[in-house]
Amino acid sequence: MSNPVLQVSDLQVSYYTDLGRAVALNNVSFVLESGEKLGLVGESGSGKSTMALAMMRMIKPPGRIEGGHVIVGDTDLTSLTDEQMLKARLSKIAYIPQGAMNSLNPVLRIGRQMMDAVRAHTPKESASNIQERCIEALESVELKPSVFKMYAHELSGGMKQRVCIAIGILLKPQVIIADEPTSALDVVTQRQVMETIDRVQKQIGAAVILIGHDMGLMAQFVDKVAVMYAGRLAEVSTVRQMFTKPAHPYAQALISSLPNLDNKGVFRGIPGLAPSLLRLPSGCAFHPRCPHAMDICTTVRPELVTLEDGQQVACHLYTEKA
Ligand SMILES: Nc1ncnc2c1ncn2[C@@H]1O[C@H](COP(=O)(O)OP(=O)(O)OP(=O)(O)O)[C@@H](O)[C@H]1O
Repeated sequence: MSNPVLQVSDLQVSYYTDLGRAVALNNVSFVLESGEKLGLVGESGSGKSTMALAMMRMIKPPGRIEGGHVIVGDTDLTSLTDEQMLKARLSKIAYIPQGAMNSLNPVLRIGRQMMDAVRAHTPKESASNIQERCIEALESVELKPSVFKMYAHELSGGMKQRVCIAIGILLKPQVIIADEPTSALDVVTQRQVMETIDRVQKQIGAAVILIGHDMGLMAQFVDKVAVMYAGRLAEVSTVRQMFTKPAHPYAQALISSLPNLDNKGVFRGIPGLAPSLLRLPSGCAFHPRCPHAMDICTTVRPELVTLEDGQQVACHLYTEKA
């Protein structure tokens, strides 16, 4: 990696529930270069949102970050005080949460909400400067300056989502995390929102992490895909590798369950159920569902290794070849 803008290492998060400890993120490490786009996929409950929240240091009880580092540029976010972290959010790393468009305040004008976000970071900047910045951000997501004076209910879903993106890029962060930014939008609007993220990402040179389930959208938008399973990374590959030769049996099952015209009408799922984080299978968490499981898979947890072609995979099928 020549210019990593984001280095996540050994990130670990647990939720302490009445039923016991659920390790939702288990020693996750990866690196992103400036301008790179990573898609984070995996079944519901595999830990995608937990990863985003942990990177933002926004995990709430009963969750707890138990270890690891998140380094953006040369700042280790995990070593910042709470106050410093408040400043780092939006200016170094921005998060567009699931359903962001519904989190806009209905009783405040869009402009006021945007200005408040900037003011928290640059309290001495003049109001006219901040306003100019907000309007620029609106224009960069192709919204008219008049949106500044509007309320959320006056905007369509796609427009609200673009407002959230505009807020996310106000302070030109180096990393943008977008958690399912297009769910609940129709396909035309989805495309516009993704194109908007793509354009602003290029403008400010930020790295992007796109969380989602839609592999089609991923194929079009991201450079690399990371597949999560039970709180761990199972595979990190380029989009081309992921779609042409997925390495991990779980990634293979995910890709072969995608519909295509050859298997029209046949719904192919992944056999078995995702495991409960409270009672993870020993060894590789995927082994009970894996068609290639070997003895070692039931006892030894595979580490993520890098194959010759750069694909990273956590699977014993490859350990001898790596
Ligand atoms: N507040 C909480 N209390 C207890 N457990 C939680 C809590 N939030 C998340 N978890 C656990 O952490 C796991 C990961 O959740 P997370 O929301 O990160 O998954 P996800 O992959 O983002 O799912 P989805 O695709 O449905 O958004 C879940 O299986 C759940 O058991």
